[in-house]
Amino acid sequence: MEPAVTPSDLAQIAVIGGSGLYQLFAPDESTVHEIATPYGSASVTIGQRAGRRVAFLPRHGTGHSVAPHLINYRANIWALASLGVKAIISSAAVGGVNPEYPPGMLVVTDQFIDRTSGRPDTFYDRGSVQHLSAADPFDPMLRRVAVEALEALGELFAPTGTVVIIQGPRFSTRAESLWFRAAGADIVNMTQYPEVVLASELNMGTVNLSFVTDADAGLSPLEPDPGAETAAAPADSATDAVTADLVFRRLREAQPRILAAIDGILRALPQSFAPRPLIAPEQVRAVLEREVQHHPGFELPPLNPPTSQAHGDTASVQR
Ligand SMILES: CSC[C@H]1O[C@H](OP(=O)(O)O)[C@H](O)[C@@H]1O
Ligand SMILES: Nc1ncnc2[nH]cnc12
Repeated sequence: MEPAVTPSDLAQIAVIGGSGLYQLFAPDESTVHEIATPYGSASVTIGQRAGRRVAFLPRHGTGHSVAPHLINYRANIWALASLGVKAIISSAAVGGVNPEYPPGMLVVTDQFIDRTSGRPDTFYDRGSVQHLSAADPFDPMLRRVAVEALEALGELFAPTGTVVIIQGPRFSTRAESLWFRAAGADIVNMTQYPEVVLASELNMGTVNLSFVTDADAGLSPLEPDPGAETAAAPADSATDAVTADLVFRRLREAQPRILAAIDGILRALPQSFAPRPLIAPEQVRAVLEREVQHHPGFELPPLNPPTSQAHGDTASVQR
């Protein structure tokens, strides 16, 4: 039987793993929890990383079995909120549509353009009506922490970037890619919406760490990339247009950098971090009190409105 979630499993920080990031802890130093939510269950692994207790959730599942448009974003985000998470570090693979965001660069995303369709993207479609302020969708304080951590690591990164989120699972046409660039997007992805706004609706802050794996479809051809050429993907399409194989290969190569960046942010995140209360705490509480099918042994600790007091990695976490 899988372990019950106890107060000592509460975590104030979560890492959402994107493509290529399916594990964060040594297997014997973490516990996996199947968390029941009003939207279905979510699998969260809790362990220690960079001296912090961290809840880890690979958004595509551990074997990349869930397509971007089918991810149960509401279950994932509700599950993290139910653990007491206040800060989310999300990793993502992106294509660069602006030539100033070339493959190999990390981006601390600050804006998005939503081009998805049909994804459930709010918790407030029942109960009360709430209108989230989304002008600055990523948490400004967490973004500052991330920028300083990446500077300290000497990383190649962009401190800002606008991501356009497409519905997927297909990649963009050349015309779409050029259109996104003309519209002001720097990078393109399939998962950052609605994840970040759902987190904000439950008063959790998100910082996104995107890794540019490719130049999408519409830019000038890149330098020849002999490693990408296969019988199935002839030289010219392999060098200038994204493929899933290319994305996964570049992510494997970049894994040490991405993990070092996450660790740098984890270490730099102040214990006292308090997210913006974008939604009234009693409304968030009402969402978290919605009925779920609990596993035996799962007990939600009592909810308290968020305070600005220091938060510690302890069982008496403020939720
Ligand atoms: C594997 S290619 C496309 C896939 O990669 C990105 O995933 P994530 O955002 O979770 O890193 C992109 O959004 C697509 O889901
Ligand atoms: N070019 C691209 N488009 C959408 N999602 C991506 N993830 C990585 N590269 C991508």
